[in-house]
Amino acid sequence: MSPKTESNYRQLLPYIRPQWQNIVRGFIGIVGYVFATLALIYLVQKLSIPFSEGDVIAIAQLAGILGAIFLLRGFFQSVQDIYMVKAALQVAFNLRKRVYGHLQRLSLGYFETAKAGDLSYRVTEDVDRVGEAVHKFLHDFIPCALQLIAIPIYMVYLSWQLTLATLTIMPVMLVLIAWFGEKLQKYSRRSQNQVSDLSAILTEIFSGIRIVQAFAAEAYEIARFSKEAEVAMKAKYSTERLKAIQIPIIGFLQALSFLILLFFAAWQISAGSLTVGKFFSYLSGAALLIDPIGHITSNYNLFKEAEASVDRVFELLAIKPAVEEQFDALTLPRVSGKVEFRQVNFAYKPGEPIIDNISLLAEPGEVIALVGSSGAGKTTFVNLIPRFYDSQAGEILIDDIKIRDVTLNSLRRQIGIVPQETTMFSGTIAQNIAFGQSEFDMAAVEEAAKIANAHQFISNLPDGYYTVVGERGVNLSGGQRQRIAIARAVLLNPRILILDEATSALDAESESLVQNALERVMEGRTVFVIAHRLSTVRKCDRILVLEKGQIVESGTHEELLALKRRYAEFFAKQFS
Ligand SMILES: Nc1ncnc2c1ncn2[C@@H]1O[C@H](COP(=O)(O)OP(=O)(O)OP(=O)(O)O)[C@@H](O)[C@H]1O
Repeated sequence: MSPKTESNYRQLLPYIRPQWQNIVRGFIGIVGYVFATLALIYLVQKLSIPFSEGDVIAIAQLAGILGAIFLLRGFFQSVQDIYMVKAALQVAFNLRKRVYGHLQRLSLGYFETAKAGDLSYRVTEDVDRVGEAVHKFLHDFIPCALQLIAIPIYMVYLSWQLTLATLTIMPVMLVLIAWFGEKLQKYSRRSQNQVSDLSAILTEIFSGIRIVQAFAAEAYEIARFSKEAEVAMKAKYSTERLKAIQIPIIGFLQALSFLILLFFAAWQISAGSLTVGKFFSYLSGAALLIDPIGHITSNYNLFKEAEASVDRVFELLAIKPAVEEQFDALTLPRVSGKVEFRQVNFAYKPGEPIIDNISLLAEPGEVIALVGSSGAGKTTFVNLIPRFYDSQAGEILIDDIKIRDVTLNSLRRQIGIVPQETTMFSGTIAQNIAFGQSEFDMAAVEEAAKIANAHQFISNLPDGYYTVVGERGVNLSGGQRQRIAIARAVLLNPRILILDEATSALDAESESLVQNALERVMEGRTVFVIAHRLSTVRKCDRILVLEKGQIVESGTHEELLALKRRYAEFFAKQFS
């Protein structure tokens, strides 16, 4: 995945900033929490006096105040929890929406090389990890850091000598934490990439499960998956093993500072320069530090691990769509359907032209068939019209307007596409016909289905138009799916229609229903059809024979047959 972006959390700021209100509220909770904590330490020191004097009433009073402060501390903790989690979840939500929106805008060419599983992993898991890191930062890291500042200040106030003794180990600890963090980041990136590769394999296999089973390749696929899963496990194991080594080392250093503290305090008390009360208060402060230190260490690890996810998400956001709308793009008005290619050139890779200087004028309502051997460039040719790709030279015009000058939305809404293989999205049949419209007129959907010869079979389904179809429309036959695709195009009522005739054979009845529906939908529209059927080419106004990206012959079926050249050859091979 390219391109590589700068690796840091600063890129998250535009997502965090709008949450300032929640963060400020959470921060008030944090400050309250820290002050309540300091008050607790202070009161513990006070407690030592009535204890030493056996003053039960004073002890009871202080205990009462302690209880009240505990309650208050709990309240502030809840405030902090609620607002910080709200802010973090909102950040993740907005980031996810942005990434998904960005993906939708990327050009078709990008998706032909990207792995679907990897993309979905980035939108789901990686964004979750980023959200978790933001949550930990706001909710854990900030209060712990504040405690780590406030409590030692108080400890210095109590006894700077003791504090100095306790903190001797600190630099070693910090260096170690940073070292482990760097390593963790590296391991985590490897592990995330590996899991995302696994998810890519899964998506690929589940969408191609028919082929896997048809080729009895289950054992092969299981072995391939296990191998990848093992690499993922090992990558994760490296991360966890590192953490397992780090935790006891840091724990030992903590214990060591505690021992130094005890030893130093005993010496000071015996020398008379420290009171037992002060020592207890100091000790409670030191005890209160253990928790934040632990949290900061684990947070730091988490931040380093999540940095890999931040990178993976922002890498995606940095990819620019190959086909971009001009900033001052016009809305294409309702067109009559005149399509013109002016010396159009296109190549997927530089130096390998697929469309080679093609010029063509299609009049409104003209039906044009594209024929040619596999790889001749037929699909590429039609993909240029809705700007799935942009030509490198030349212009395509619709009703004399350059398609580069108009918005993609207004262009594509006037071009209907009936592909070879119809994708069904999860939802009802009606939603599938009115695809892309959140509100639609049921009568219009039915009308479209009637034109597409689909009304009959839809009415026979248990819930009619409200029958839910699977995400890949598994419960519909090939011919039925094609007719749904035709109904989809009819409902759009486009002036221009692109048709990629299915090569797969349908049974005779289904075939004639599809054919009949196509004829109806082609009527009165400018049609480009990648033709595989004799009945289609016969009826077309013009047939273009494509070869190596060039139009080598053009004319009606009869004219081209009479030429006895490429088309006649092709016809003999393909249709006879
Ligand atoms: N996304 C792509 N990236 C790189 N090369 C591509 C891409 N799509 C198609 N090609 C190549 O461009 C050439 C033309 O492909 P195209 O699909 O346009 O041909 P076609 O005439 O529609 O073939 P078919 O009848 O087999 O579908 C082929 O050599 C193909 O390998």
